[in-house]
Amino acid sequence: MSRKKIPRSKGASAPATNGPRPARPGTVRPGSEAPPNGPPQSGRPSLGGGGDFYDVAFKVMLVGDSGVGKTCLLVRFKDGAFLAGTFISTVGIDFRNKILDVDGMKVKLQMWDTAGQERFRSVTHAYYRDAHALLLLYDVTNKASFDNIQDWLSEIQEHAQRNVVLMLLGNKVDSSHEREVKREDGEKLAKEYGLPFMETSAKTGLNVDLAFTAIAKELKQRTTKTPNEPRFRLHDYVEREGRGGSCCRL
Ligand SMILES: Nc1nc2c(ncn2[C@@H]2O[C@H](COP(=O)(O)OP(=O)(O)OP(=O)(O)O)[C@@H](O)[C@H]2O)c(=O)[nH]1
Ligand SMILES: [Mg+2]
Repeated sequence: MSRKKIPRSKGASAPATNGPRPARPGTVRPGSEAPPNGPPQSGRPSLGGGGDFYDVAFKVMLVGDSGVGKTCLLVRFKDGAFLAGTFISTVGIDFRNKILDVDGMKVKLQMWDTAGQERFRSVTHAYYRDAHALLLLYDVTNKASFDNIQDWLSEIQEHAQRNVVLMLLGNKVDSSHEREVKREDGEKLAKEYGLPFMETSAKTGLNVDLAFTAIAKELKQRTTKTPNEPRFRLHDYVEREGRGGSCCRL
């Protein structure tokens, strides 16, 4: 399958849009404590009383067309809620943190919610290089968002780290009557690019925790694996756990 290049859009740079924020102890913000292209950060105890204790932190970025459900997926994972009703498109970039217990280790995920709209593309470009993992979403009820995945992959190839952990997600599977992209088509595309793949629903919570947990496990293992520890296999894990339709835990 050919990979189309999409032209770079012109616009403001990311850090200017986001603006500097005061750093809380135990938290990391891009461009300051977070070294560009750097390794995952080791954790520090919080002095701010926010309970923000962690052993290691990683940056996870959500990308995909506008309206595929990136913000909803993140809110579902972070707060266990679904943002129904009026669609409020993300402007620039937003972030949320969540600390997971992964095999006895506190793993902090700094999750970057990007704007899918084309006009913000140059903003998100600036963040790719710091991402340890990318969740690439399409909407199973919107064929165009699936067709655009190859363009997103070209972007990722151009801007992200070579060893970035990447997972493909087909969201909104709860809307079965409106489905335009078959599960098999998602699987086929993922296989073609060697990506782990799952279908999700931010509305019901299907596979949402699983997607983030799988990413956290993979990143944690890359950092802390001891020689005797069995290797975590992201593809196998996602395939095994995703088939069962993992729902709304954590
Ligand atoms: N049925 C259903 N609707 C969803 C799901 N996820 C998101 N939506 C709806 O889809 C619309 C867009 O969701 P968002 O999460 O804001 O989309 P986004 O990808 O963040 O869009 P941008 O911020 O513009 O990039 C909203 O109206 C949501 O309620 C889902 O899993 N199922
Ligand atoms: Mg959004």
